[in-house]
Amino acid sequence: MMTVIAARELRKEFTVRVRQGRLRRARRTVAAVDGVDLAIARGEMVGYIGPNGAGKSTTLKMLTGVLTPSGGEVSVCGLSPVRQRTRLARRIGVVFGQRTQLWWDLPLRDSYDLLRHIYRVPAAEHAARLRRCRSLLDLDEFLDIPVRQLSLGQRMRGELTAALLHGPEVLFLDEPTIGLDVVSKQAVRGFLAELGAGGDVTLMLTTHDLADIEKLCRRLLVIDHGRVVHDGTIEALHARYGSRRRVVVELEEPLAAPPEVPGATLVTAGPLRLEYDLTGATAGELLARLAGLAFRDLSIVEPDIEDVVARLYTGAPVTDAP
Ligand SMILES: Nc1ncnc2c1ncn2[C@@H]1O[C@H](COP(=O)(O)OP(=O)(O)OP(=O)(O)O)[C@@H](O)[C@H]1O
Repeated sequence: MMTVIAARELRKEFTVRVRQGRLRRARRTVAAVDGVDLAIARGEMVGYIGPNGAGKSTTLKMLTGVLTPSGGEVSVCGLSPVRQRTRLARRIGVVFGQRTQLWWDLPLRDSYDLLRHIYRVPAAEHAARLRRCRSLLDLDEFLDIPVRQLSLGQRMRGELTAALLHGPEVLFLDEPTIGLDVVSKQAVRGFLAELGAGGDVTLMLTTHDLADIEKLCRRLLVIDHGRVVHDGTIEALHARYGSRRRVVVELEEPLAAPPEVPGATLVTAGPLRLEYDLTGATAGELLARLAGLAFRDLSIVEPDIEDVVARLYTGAPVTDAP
């Protein structure tokens, strides 16, 4: 396993001035990133999530050499992001939703030409990558329009392309789908999934849209108050928070008493609707128990990652594990 993104005890403190009374202002130090350890291997796709102000963007800025850490160690592609920022820039791609690396008054096509010269990419390589982006991200209809006239979704597709034309090994994305409509979100996710499938590009992305994570990331890092509070798969998060699959049964006629099923907890018992949480039994075992009933409809509801993450953010207690 080759580690391409590594951090140990990474910290960033900001000094902020807080108003105290009418005239006095006190200085206070806040730790935006408060001791983060990271080890991300080549080819991994990692989601970096957390509530507003958790420290996600600050972490990405330190990994990309935009901000100098206040403490700890960090290396990306074996380089020190701040000291070796120019060398690192050739090896990574960065998309920060709020900032642009495109020239506002130029069409995308010209920006891409300039980027080719800046990064000194061989013409054939550049052309091949651009061709692929054009087809996967449907760029052709707006390739010749000045960037400032593009819609957000079009610009985001243009930004992704710009970040990739020099063939980076690592891609950092800060909110790549923010503000996009459903179709553009799907285009961007599909593109990133395809990019990750090759196994060569390492991808780290922040998002508030958990569907991004579910579609793209095997691994999830959750940060809160500058510290990593979960590092693992989505399944591990569900297991940790005791979220369960639920079986919903719609009945043809009311029952005298809903059946008790070992390994399943009855959470709703309406006259025509039963809901069981699977605490030990499998869905198949539950259905075998209910086989004699006349039911109209039946569905299995997967645990909702939004719920789990909301509980994680609010520090709500973990439900009793099965
Ligand atoms: N330049 C700065 N000066 C002072 N405080 C800052 C600065 N940049 C960030 N902070 C503070 O650091 C903390 C972390 O901010 P950061 O932008 O990393 O959060 P985030 O997880 O990316 O949040 P969001 O989801 O809202 O984008 C916040 O409390 C923020 O107010």
